[in-house]
Amino acid sequence: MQRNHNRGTAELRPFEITANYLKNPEGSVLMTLGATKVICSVSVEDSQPPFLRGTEKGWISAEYSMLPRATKERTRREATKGRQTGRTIEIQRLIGRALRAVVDLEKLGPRSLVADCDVIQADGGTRTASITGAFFALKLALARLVTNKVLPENPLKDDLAAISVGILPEIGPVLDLEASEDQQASVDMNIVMTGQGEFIELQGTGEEATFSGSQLNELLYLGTKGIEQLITAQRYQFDKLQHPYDTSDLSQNTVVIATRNAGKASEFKAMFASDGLQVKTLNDFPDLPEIEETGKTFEENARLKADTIARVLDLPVLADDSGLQVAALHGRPGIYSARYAGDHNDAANNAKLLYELTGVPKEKRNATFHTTLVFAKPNQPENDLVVDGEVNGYILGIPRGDNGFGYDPLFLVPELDKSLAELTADEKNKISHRGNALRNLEKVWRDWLK
Ligand SMILES: O=c1nc[nH]c2c1ncn2[C@H]1C[C@H](O)[C@@H](COP(=O)(O)OP(=O)(O)OP(=O)(O)O)O1
Ligand SMILES: [Mg+2]
Repeated sequence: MQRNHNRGTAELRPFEITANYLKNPEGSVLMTLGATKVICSVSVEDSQPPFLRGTEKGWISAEYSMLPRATKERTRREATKGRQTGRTIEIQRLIGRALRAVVDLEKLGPRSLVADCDVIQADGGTRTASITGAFFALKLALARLVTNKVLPENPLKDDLAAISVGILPEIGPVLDLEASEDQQASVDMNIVMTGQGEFIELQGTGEEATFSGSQLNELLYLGTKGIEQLITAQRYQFDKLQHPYDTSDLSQNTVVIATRNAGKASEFKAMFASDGLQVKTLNDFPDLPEIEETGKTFEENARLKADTIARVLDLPVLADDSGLQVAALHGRPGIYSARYAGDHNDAANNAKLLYELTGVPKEKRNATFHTTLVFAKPNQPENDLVVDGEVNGYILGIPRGDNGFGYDPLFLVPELDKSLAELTADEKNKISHRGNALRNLEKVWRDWLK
């Protein structure tokens, strides 16, 4: 068995949070997660529920419903039946509890917020998509109350998102079940979590099946990773609404590279210049938020950088994740090359490398420089273009040369008997990991971008 679209076990479906989707509510969102679509709106009312009257405390509640044809076959409207189903009541209570967990209700003052979650298309995960979308609508509504001076201070305490996980036959634990998977799952679970990584709710059940403690841990791990991605996207989206990024001056001939590293940037500029292409980097968009490189591989980190920035700028974006793999150090520093000794402190990183290799003879100081490039289109992570490039060499005992950046002065290219820092930019690009990766990219990117 394989997941649709070859989706990985830890991969979310493509998702999109369209803010201010409706004109009337104080906050509104169209939340899509794969084929699941939910309209979430948050309304502010100047009244309190009976049990809070006479206090200064506010309240948040939620209502959930599904359009008749959100499902494969038409489902009768609850209004026609004259009552809500148990499932609906359970879900709307869940949404309300989740939202209340991240708001200081005292600071909200004597008013009520109502989150309406209306599923217009259901393909699994409607309750978790409702929570994630309703939270964003809530964040928009509260920001508006502060802007309009209704509230002196934002009562929001943390971010929030939710996702489903489950166990599939033959595959095992997976993130984000779509409906066809949900029917086959032996275990399914909904996880609601804050930006701080604290749980608000776990609903895990076996269906004619049981699950072990270690499977539970795996499910929690997958869910946590999915929620981190959703919350990261919410934060970028929110930032983008507060400062829209001006990309109007970018021409067709511009490549945006999701890097802040000036050394990489100048290499890319030189390599793309021969194609008549201009390069912009994150330094041209100073307000863009930092991306935490939480991946476990070069590819994961490069995807994280490319996918995130492509989504924020709504443009195709290239990212580079690279590093030095030293055989005698079992491949270290690898993906941690930038944070080996100090965060982006080249001198400290080089000094630590020399120290770690103390006493290692020349012939055992072989190393590989690796680059993974990922080219991403906005919100299509499944279409990411991934290429690699490498160069083999040796780690010198004493730095040589003043060109380049990072570990260049310590990396000897045996064929040239020079360190990377003793080469001109052109010479380095001809043989470097980044140059090789870009030559691999060159063969495929134009077709991919069409
Ligand atoms: O050609 C190179 N010559 C020397 N050193 C190099 C090279 N290529 C990467 N390196 C080092 C720099 C950094 O310590 C680490 C990459 O870390 P990596 O996260 O990919 O880049 P980064 O944080 O500097 O910039 P960004 O993530 O914004 O693209 O390996
Ligand atoms: Mg980095």
